[in-house]
Amino acid sequence: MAELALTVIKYYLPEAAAGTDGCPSSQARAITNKRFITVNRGAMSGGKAPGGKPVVLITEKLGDPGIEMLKETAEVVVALNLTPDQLNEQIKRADALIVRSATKVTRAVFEAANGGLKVVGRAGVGVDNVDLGAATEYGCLVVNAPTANTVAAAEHGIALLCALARNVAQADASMRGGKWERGKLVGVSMVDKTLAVMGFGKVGSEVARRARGLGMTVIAHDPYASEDKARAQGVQLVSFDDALARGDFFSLHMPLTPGTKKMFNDDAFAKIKKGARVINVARGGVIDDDALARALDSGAVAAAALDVFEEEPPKVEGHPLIGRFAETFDCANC
Ligand SMILES: NC(=O)c1ccc[n+]([C@@H]2O[C@H](COP(=O)([O-])OP(=O)(O)OC[C@H]3O[C@@H](n4cnc5c(N)ncnc54)[C@H](O)[C@@H]3O)[C@@H](O)[C@H]2O)c1
Ligand SMILES: O=C(O)[C@H](O)COP(=O)(O)O
Repeated sequence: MAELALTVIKYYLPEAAAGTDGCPSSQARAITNKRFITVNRGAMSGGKAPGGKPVVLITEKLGDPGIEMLKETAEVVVALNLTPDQLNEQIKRADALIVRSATKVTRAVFEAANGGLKVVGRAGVGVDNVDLGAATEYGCLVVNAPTANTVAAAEHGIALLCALARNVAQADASMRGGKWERGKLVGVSMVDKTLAVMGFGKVGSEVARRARGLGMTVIAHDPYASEDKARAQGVQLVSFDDALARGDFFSLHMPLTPGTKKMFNDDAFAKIKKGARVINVARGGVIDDDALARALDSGAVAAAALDVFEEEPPKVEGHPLIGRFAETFDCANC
């Protein structure tokens, strides 16, 4: 029976500035915040606030120490849970916008700003929620915090890999349900199995290093990765189809771009090694959820662990994957 584990663990940014989360160190976080300020200083003399201070609009939860640092240089407006119309209104008096992954910085936002928006800061890695083409057209800089959560994401990928192989979530649910099902929940071994890392960048290579420590053979698919870097880590770079044919486990770490959208679709699942296990800590959109549901049903994929969803939080009703748990899934605290 195919298994599906879902996580909505958010393990870095809100507490990050206080140095209490899974980030490499609070110092790294402070540097990240300084980087934002440096960019703001450079890009924004003659800001929109009285006295020429730049106005920084923050639309998602950030750590307080980071916000305090920004206040030394800028007028900071924190406005959470804006509708697209409200964002388009607020952006008119902003010189800079800081977002995480939930705010969609669409062309309409740049149009509403009408050239007045100088920088979008992404407090995190993925910039798939920012229309980079529109930003370029409007002369707006887009910056991110490229290493802020590399280790946290890699550790979470490994946590899901182990949990998936050893049925940890199912065993926990079973015990909580008053059952004793040790025979049913043995799981599979990772040692000598092949992990296919899809996207051998910062997170992918950290996952690869840790997986080698678990005794796994690691292959990677990444059209832009360096052979030398892979070889130095004992990782073989392979084509997409080769990875699909050889991987016992797949760990996805590519960015969401037009080229990677729904990269794991019916075609890919038709070629995947039967009974493979798939972990996605990248972006929901790189997997076609309907295709994954079909692959789980057919046994082409034995199990999947998902940290990310195309829409977050996902709508439970009618969702091809989460809908399976509709009766037990409680999103009250999402
Ligand atoms: N779950 C989370 O909370 C979390 C945390 C951090 C990052 N992420 C996601 O993970 C992604 C990767 O992060 P990173 O820091 O490793 O980025 P990165 O840029 O260091 O690595 C991404 C790698 O993907 C490769 N790539 C691009 N197109 C590809 C394709 N078609 N097939 C295979 N590989 C391809 C790139 O060459 C690059 O090496 C981010 O873009 C973000 O969306 C998620
Ligand atoms: O791309 C990222 O950095 C991660 O997905 C975290 O983003 P979020 O915490 O803003 O969702």
